[in-house]
Amino acid sequence: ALLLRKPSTPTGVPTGAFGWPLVGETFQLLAQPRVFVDDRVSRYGAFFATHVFGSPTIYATTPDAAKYFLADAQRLMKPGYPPSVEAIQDPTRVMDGALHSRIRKTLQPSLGPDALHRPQFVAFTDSVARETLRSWEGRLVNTHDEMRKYTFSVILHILCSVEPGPESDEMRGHFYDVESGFVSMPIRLPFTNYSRGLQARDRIFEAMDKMMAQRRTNHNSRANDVLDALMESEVDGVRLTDAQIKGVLMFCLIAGHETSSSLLTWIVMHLANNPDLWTALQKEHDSIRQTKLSADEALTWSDMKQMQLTNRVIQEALRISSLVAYVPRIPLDDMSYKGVVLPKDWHVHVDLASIHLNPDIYPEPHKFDPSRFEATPKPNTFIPFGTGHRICPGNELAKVESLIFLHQLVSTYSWEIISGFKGIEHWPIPRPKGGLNISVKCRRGAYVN
Ligand code: HEM
Repeated sequence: ALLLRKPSTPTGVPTGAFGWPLVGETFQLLAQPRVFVDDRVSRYGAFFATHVFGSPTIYATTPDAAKYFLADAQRLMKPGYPPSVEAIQDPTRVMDGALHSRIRKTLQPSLGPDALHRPQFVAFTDSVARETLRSWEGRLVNTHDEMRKYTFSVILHILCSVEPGPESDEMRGHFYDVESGFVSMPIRLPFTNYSRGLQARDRIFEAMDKMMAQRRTNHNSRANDVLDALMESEVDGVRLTDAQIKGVLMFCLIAGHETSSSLLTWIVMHLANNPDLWTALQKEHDSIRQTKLSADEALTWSDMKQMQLTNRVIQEALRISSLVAYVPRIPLDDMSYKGVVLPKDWHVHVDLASIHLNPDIYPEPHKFDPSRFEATPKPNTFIPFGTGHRICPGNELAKVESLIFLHQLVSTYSWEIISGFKGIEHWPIPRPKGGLNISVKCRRGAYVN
C-alpha cells in the first residue's frame, strides 16, 4: 500500500490503504473479494477506506450502517455501479433519476405476489422447469448453464412475453455478450469486450423496438406483461420514451438473470454436500407430489406454501453466497455517519456479505444450515435483496421460480457432482467455478445418463 491516510484525505474518513496510483486496490478486490474485505475489517474496523474501480471508496460492513445508507439516508445517495455496467444497462439512467419511483410502481403489478402466484404463471414456470429438466436426460449437465436457460426463459416471459424458442435463444446469446462487457474496462475500441457488449445490447434493443412497433400497430398483441405496463404508463400526460422503456427492461434482465441462476446453482451444490438435508427436502416434495392425480398435474401456489424447508434452503443459500456482495452508493453531498465522514462523490460499498457471514450474527457462518431460519433473523441482519427504496423488486420472482424448479428437480432426480468443487468465480455474481458439472439420475429407478 502506497498511502495510508493520504494528506489530501478529508478528516474523519476511516483509515485504510489506497494502493497503487490509478488502479488502487482493484486487483486485490477482484482476486479474492472476501479475503480483501475481512483482512481490512480486522486491520481497520467495520468501516475502512480503499480505492477500487477508479474511485476512493468506503466500505461499511454493519447491519446498522446498511439500514442507514440504504434506507434512512436513501435520498442523500445515488447508486454507484461501475461505469461499464452503467453505460450498458440503462443508458437513459431512468432507474437513477426522477422517474425511479414511478418505474417501480409500474413494475410492481407484474413482479408482485398477485401476478406471480396466479395459476397461469405457476403452471407456465412449472412447464419450463420440466422442459429444462427433460433436456438434462442422457448427458453431463453444466448446472449454471442450465439454470441460466431456465431463468432467462422465465424473465423474458414476464418482461415481454417472448416464449422459449429461437427468438429467446438469440436474445440469450446476445445477453451473454452484454454480460462479458461488464467485467471489462469501458474502452470503445473494436474487439474489446466492452464494445461487443454495447453491440449486443443494441441487438436486444432492436428486438424490443420491433415488439413495441408491433404492439402499437396491432392492439390485439397486448400481452399484459412488463412491456405493456411500461408502454401504457402515463403521468400528467407524459409517457415514457422508447429509450427509457428499453433501459428498464435491460436493467431488469441484468439485475434478475445471473442472480437467480447462480442461486439455483449453489443450492444444487449444497444439497449434494448435505445428504440428510437433501433427504428431508425429498420428503417435503414427495408429499406434495403424492397429492397430485398424475405426474403431469401442475404445481399451484397452495402447494408452494407447503415448501417450508425449501424456503429455508433458499434463504440459507441467499445468506451464504450473498449473491449481491455489496451495494454501491455515492453521497450527493458530504455526509457523516457515527463520526465517519463520507465525502461527496466518493463511493460507499454497503457490504451485505460481511453482515451475512459475520460469526457474531450467524455462528459457523460457512456452514450450510437452513435451520437458522426457523427463527426470524434480527432486523437488517438478512438483507440479500437490500432494503429501503431500492429493495429488489424481483425478490418474489426469485423465490417463486426457485421453489418451482427445486420442486421438479428434487422430486424427480438425484445428482452427483462430477470433478468436485473448484472454488468460486466471483464476478459478476459469485458462482461455482466452471459452473458445477453434475451427472443426473432419475429417482424413479431408471438411469438418466
Ligand atoms: C437471487 C436473486 C436476486 C438477488 C439476490 C437480488 C438482489 C438485489 C439487490 C441487493 C438489489 C438492491 C440494489 C440497490 O439497493 O441498489 C436489487 C435491485 C434490483 N433488482 Fe434484484 N435481485 C435478485 C433477483 C432479481 C430479479 C429476478 C429481478 C427481476 C426483475 C430483479 C430486479 C431488480 C431491479 C430492477 C433492481 C433495481 C431496483 C432499484 O434500483 O430500485 N432482481 N436486487
